[in-house]
Amino acid sequence: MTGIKICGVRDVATMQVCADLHVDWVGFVFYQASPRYVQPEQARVLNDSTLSYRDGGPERVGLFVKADDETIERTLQSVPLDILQIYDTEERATTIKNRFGLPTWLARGVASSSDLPASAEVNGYVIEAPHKKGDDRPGGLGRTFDWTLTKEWSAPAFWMLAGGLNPFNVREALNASGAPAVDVSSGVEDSPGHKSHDLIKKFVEKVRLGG
Ligand SMILES: O=C(O)c1ccccc1NCC(=O)[C@H](O)[C@H](O)COP(=O)(O)O
Repeated sequence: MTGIKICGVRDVATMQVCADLHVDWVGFVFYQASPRYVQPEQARVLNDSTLSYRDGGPERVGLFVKADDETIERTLQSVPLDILQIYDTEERATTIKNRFGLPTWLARGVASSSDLPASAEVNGYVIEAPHKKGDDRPGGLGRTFDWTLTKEWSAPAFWMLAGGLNPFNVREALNASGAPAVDVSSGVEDSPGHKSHDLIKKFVEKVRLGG
């Protein structure tokens, strides 16, 4: 079954919707410049509001942008995360994986097939649209890229497709890319940082039923 990650969750009701729909992962954005930023203490409240992964809830993914060890350490002291999603170099992501002993995904902006990783030191990749000069953050921008680039790619690790997905294009994206999992944030919002439960349900339905 295609994996589903709902990223940028900030409120208990949305956590519950994600848990009720049995999505695989929810993402907490620990990047202050983001409209989806959550403080670690807030994330703790969200975490405590639904079943943990061990008890059948979604896995909790923490997003970190060029974060130092101390920031990640402090966050993990507040909220137990299952997976780290890193916006930095492959080398730094590998160091983080080894330092914290948690499954670690690296976000990779892809403009051409040469940007796709051929070997992996991390546990997975979030394959996204490339960043542009002037972007105030490296993800959650609702920007798509050429989905066919991944179709013939021999992925060296688990990966998911991200960037500009929504309930109306996700089927086409899955068909074109061959992705085993999808990640969505702004495409299931009715304003920046505010998740629409209706759009989340539609997104999950489209991924699972193909309709
Ligand atoms: O969501 C943000 O504001 C954000 C800020 C900094 C780093 C990553 C961020 N989001 C990442 C994601 O939500 C997803 O991994 C992905 O980029 C999909 O976003 P979207 O195009 O909005 O669906």
